Amino acid sequence: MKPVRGELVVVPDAKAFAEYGARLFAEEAAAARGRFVAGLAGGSTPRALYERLAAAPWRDSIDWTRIDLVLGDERFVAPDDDKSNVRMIRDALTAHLPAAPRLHQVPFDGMTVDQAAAAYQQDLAEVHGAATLDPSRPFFDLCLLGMGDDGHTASLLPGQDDLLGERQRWVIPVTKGRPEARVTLTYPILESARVVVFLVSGAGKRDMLDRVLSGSDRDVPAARLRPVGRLIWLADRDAAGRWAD
Ligand SMILES: O=C1O[C@H](COP(=O)(O)O)[C@@H](O)[C@H](O)[C@H]1O
Repeated sequence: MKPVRGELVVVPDAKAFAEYGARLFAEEAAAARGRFVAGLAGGSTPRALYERLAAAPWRDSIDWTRIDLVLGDERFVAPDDDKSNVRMIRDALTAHLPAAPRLHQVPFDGMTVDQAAAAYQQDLAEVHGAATLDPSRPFFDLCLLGMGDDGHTASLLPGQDDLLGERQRWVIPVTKGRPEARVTLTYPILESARVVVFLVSGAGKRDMLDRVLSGSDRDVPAARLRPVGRLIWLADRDAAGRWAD
């Protein structure tokens, strides 16, 4: 079966999932000339992939000094908090690399969530060398995104139409719908990508992935993303369900 949009890659299990994702990242980075801007998902799904990327051979095949790592969203908590996405990324990936990439994270200390979102947007405009997006020169070379059981991606949450409809700002605060405030990238910048890979793993995501791949629920935040480049759904068998056949 083919998804309504994008390409579907189904791998047998969690180990193959991490291996496929790490290889894809390493190959895309090696193919790029000059800087390579990668978006990173938070949450639990990508952790094993990041750990795999931080180990041989992938770790050593990448010139990390050419890489900008950009978090797709963050919980507005201290960077050493258990809930922090950047903490997970440091623990799983960047702490183990032979050279430091530029890791762009949402500032926290002494800021309101609105100020943090604005400051992060300014940082990303500097990464891009421009404050506007041009489809012929995408922001991301590769953007890894997760999908929650409820279909959210980054911190674009279902039912929050004012945030889901944001087309001007690249970064916005999210102050409803979760116990802690969040900061998230918006559709325009997430869609400005040569390659977007949704990482979907585990039986808990099966129903939502089925709705997205079959096009039966176009209001799901993950289903609304329209990248300018390739769109890949990477799923393990547990998540893929009937799509694995
Ligand atoms: O809250 C978040 O959830 C999504 C999905 O996370 P997962 O734990 O179900 O993999 C994640 O992509 C996002 O970065 C995170 O902040």
